[in-house]
Amino acid sequence: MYVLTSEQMKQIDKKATSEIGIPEVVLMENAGFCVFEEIKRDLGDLKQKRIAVFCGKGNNGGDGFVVARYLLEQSDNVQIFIFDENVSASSKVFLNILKNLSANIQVLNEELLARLYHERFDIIVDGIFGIGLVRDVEGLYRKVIEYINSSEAYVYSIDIPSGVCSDTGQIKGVAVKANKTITFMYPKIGNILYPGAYLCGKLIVKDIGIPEKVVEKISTKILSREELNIEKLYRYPDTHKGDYGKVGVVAGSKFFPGASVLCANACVKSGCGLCFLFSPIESLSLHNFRNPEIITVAIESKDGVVTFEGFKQKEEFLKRLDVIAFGCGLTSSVEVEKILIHILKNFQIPIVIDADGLNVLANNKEAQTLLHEYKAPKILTPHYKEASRILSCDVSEVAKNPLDVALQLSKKFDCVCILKGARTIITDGNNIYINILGNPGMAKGGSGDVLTGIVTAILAQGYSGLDAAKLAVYLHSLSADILLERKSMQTILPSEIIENLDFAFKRVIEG
Ligand SMILES: NC(=O)C1=CN([C@@H]2O[C@H](COP(=O)(O)OP(=O)(O)OC[C@H]3O[C@@H](n4cnc5c(N)ncnc54)[C@H](OP(=O)(O)O)[C@@H]3O)[C@@H](O)[C@H]2O)[C@H](O)CC1
Ligand SMILES: [K+]
Repeated sequence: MYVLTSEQMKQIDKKATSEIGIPEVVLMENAGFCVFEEIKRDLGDLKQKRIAVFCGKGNNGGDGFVVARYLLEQSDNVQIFIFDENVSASSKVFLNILKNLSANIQVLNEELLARLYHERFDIIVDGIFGIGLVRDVEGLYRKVIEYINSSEAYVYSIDIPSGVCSDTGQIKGVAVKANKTITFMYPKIGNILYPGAYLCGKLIVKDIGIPEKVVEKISTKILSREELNIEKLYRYPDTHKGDYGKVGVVAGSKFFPGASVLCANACVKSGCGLCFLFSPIESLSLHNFRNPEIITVAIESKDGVVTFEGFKQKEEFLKRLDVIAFGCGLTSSVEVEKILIHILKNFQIPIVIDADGLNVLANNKEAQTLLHEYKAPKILTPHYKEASRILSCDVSEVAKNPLDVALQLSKKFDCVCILKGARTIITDGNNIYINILGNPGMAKGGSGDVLTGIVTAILAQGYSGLDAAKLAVYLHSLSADILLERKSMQTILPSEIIENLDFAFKRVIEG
């Protein structure tokens, strides 16, 4: 499903009205009716319900007037609160209808607001701002939103909770916390990214009658099963391990042996033909006992960390493999830096760079240039902090606009970027996918190592970087969601996410 910016939604609206000739008031009527239908479906008999509808000056408020008109037919207590008599042209039509119906319409001011704190509403409809919010919410608007949030009523937001930026999901000063949000035609980015996604409560997407033909291809989509390329997972009967790719995982140190265990184990569990783990001996000793499928290659180390010379002794072997995963648990050291630079200069193998590999990129401009020029497929898997280090910005900047950051990284290095977060973003610089699966039980050290293992193994099975990234992110979070069906967020472990890939693969393949 597409996810739209406010500008894209406005263009679609505009085309529906100017090219197809559907009047704006018809769309507004449909939008308002959809919201009413949802309320009616949730609550049934509304007769005794005390309802407040808050309407801003724009078309979001117009939708609110339509909702109010339908609610008036159902309940004896519907109060409509406006900020200004001077509303948008289409909204005016519906405001006039309400006036003709002698509806209870009150213009908000400080005094009225103070009185509202002594009233009790069962339902609040939030039609203050939609996709037209352009600046921080202040003054009376802010106070009204604070009032809505303090009330015990069940809150329905129209299109998007007022105060949430529809292009980023960020709060512009203050925002409504809704129980349910009814958005129109397609979700907006602010409905999907946090904190907007949380403030929406349950999100419902409703068709308001805009013909599909006015919708041009949108590059941002929700990552769903339909978007995955699962054909390549099909295994012909007459095959052998060589058909599924040989992976080299360069990972681990005396300090983080577990990272290499998780990454390599996720690799073998995700279907690659062979997995070789290049690690210092100190890290491999833990490993050998746990994962008999993994072929270990000891790299000479110093103080428990791989050395460049040690790597060079084994590099001919690594060069013969199909995909490299680089970075998990290596630690940050000059030696690690030298190794990555050497790989980027001398290899031509698809590569997945995570953790300490990303730290090399953050610290070394030469590595950045080499990565940009590296010809084979490349996938970066930063979390917000790693992304901020590479782009030399504050992590809060990444959180404010993760879509832009993922695009920037992808373009900077001509790579596929998996920007990991509560909503992981995947992009190849053109297409953007937002992952909505997964749960906070994944917010634990080791989850990232598991994802790196999965994506590397899938890449090795003949996938493009983008398709591998999509499939891996989906499987990783689906596995955690399946675990949550019988475990709690506190107890889910990254190693269990690997074990549970059995079921995630099965669901993805069989539907
Ligand atoms: N297909 C559809 O999706 C349809 C959507 N509809 C609904 O229309 C809104 C969008 O309506 P629009 O009029 O463009 O915008 P809003 O209603 O969200 O808000 C615009 C008004 O808000 C004022 N504004 C903006 N930011 C602030 C702020 N921080 N503080 C105070 N006032 C603010 C703005 O005032 P200006 O001074 O900037 O002019 C506008 O008055 C969409 O979300 C849907 O709900 C339609 O019904 C049709 C189909
Ligand atoms: K709203």
